[in-house]
Amino acid sequence: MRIDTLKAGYGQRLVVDGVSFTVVAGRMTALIGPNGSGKSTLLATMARLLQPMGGTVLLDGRAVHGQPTRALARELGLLPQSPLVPEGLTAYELVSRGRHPHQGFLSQWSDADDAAVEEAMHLTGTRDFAATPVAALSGRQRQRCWIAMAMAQQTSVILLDEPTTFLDLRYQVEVLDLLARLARDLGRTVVVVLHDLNMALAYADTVLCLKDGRIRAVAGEGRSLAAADVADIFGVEVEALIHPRTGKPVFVPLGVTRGAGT
Ligand SMILES: Nc1ncnc2c1ncn2[C@@H]1O[C@H](COP(=O)(O)OP(=O)(O)OP(=O)(O)O)[C@@H](O)[C@H]1O
Repeated sequence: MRIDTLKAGYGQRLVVDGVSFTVVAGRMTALIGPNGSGKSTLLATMARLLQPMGGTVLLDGRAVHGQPTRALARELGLLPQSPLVPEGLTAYELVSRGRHPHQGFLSQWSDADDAAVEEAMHLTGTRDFAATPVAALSGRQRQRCWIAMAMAQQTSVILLDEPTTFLDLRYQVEVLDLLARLARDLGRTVVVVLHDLNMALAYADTVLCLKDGRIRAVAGEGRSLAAADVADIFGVEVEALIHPRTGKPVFVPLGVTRGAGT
């Protein structure tokens, strides 16, 4: 995916202000940044939910905003932030919805649909509660069902908006492990909005740091973040330590920088 001088927002208000980057196929890219920095707006524009105010989003060289919804949904899947659970739907039925873009005019369910749903439920560990209504599942189980739905869509690109929110440490790790496997083992291209900087740095191949609708720093691709970048982006003074196993930096917060949040 190539994002070129993309501008997006709401009404007259510009929220994403001329952002350019390339999403490397088969890798995991994380978007991080303070609340309101434009991460969700950027992701929604990449997924064609919002029209750009300028610039382009190209997928395999074609503009996503010029493509029919169904055709794009076979290439690109989006898991939005806190999606609404359709009433009465079981986990299996929810995951099966991921197959809609692949079904023909008569919407006939095929062996390929079965296989895709089965694989997605297996990989996400959601088979055990396939017959349970999604509304009756725990937050962690529900989140895995949504991810399974996005996986069953079998798109080459999956965009996820804060899939680890509300999950405790163990389940955050579980979701991030799953996303890393999707990229590493299945060759899917994963773009994920995260809030935890250290988690993003540990898991993603590339971390794009947004502030005020612009990319202020990039980690990965031979570049790394410095404590000064974190202070600039988040308004927090940090100490950078080197992770003993990965050799990557880990940022330990020391306090809010003077003037931040005013
Ligand atoms: N539907 C909308 N209509 C108008 N303004 C919006 C809408 N959605 C978001 N905004 C505004 O756009 C700005 C960026 O919001 P966005 O949700 O993209 O940021 P974010 O970085 O994802 O934030 P967070 O980390 O809090 O989820 C915010 O000021 C927000 O109030």
